[in-house]
Amino acid sequence: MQINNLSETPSILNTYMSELRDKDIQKDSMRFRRNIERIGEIIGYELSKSLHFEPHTIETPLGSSDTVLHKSDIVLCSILRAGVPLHNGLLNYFDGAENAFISAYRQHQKNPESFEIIVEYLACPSLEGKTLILADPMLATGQSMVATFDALKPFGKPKDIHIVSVIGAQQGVDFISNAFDEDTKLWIAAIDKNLNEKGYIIPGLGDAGDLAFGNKLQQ
Ligand SMILES: O=P(O)(O)OC[C@H]1O[C@H](OP(=O)(O)OP(=O)(O)O)[C@H](O)[C@@H]1O
Ligand SMILES: O=c1cc[nH]c(=O)[nH]1
Ligand SMILES: [Mg+2]
Repeated sequence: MQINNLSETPSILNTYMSELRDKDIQKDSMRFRRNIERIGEIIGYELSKSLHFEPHTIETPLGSSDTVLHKSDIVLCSILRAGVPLHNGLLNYFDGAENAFISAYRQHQKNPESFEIIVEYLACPSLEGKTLILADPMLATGQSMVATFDALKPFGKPKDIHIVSVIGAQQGVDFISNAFDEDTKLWIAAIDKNLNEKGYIIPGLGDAGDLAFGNKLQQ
């Protein structure tokens, strides 16, 4: 897997990341969602540079202009629910993308430190020969991303796979590296060092789904 860690080059992205992480600013859920969406837009732009391009000539009112336009058939798949604002940000840039949604949540066992990933809802077009973008803002253990990839296998073999995330734990990045091909590209805004015993990224930002959409009762 090829890792593109956008935090390696300081940019305006740092402002949105610091607002997401800040325990006071993140209480504003509209700003929290919008910051994830903005990061989706920035990553979408960076990711677009690695798509396949073909020459095109555009007729302006006064002449012809030669350019190259991307020819990739994109399927954008995000993991509910925290993936929704990231999905929106990517879709703001890839106007014509097809869309897939999958639900994956952690079901905690009697021991609060152990959980399994439950995949229930899945709506997906054919992935055969297409460019698949898998989006989830948090890559903690990496289990949700791998469970999603496994659930998508019956829908066809994508030509290219891009994984988009906001914050990953090093452990989760290592875990998905083993599950995806070498030419899969990860686009991520930050990689943090640790995971705590409950599978939360440290320092991370807390629970992205709850911050974006409110608390939920544990099942
Ligand atoms: O890498 P993992 O260890 O699998 O954890 C990451 C997952 O946890 C979060 O979802 P969560 O289960 O909290 O669901 P939510 O989006 O409904 O809050 C997050 O959005 C990822 O999907
Ligand atoms: O730190 C984490 C880990 C999983 N899900 C989150 O929302 N945050
Ligand atoms: Mg959550």
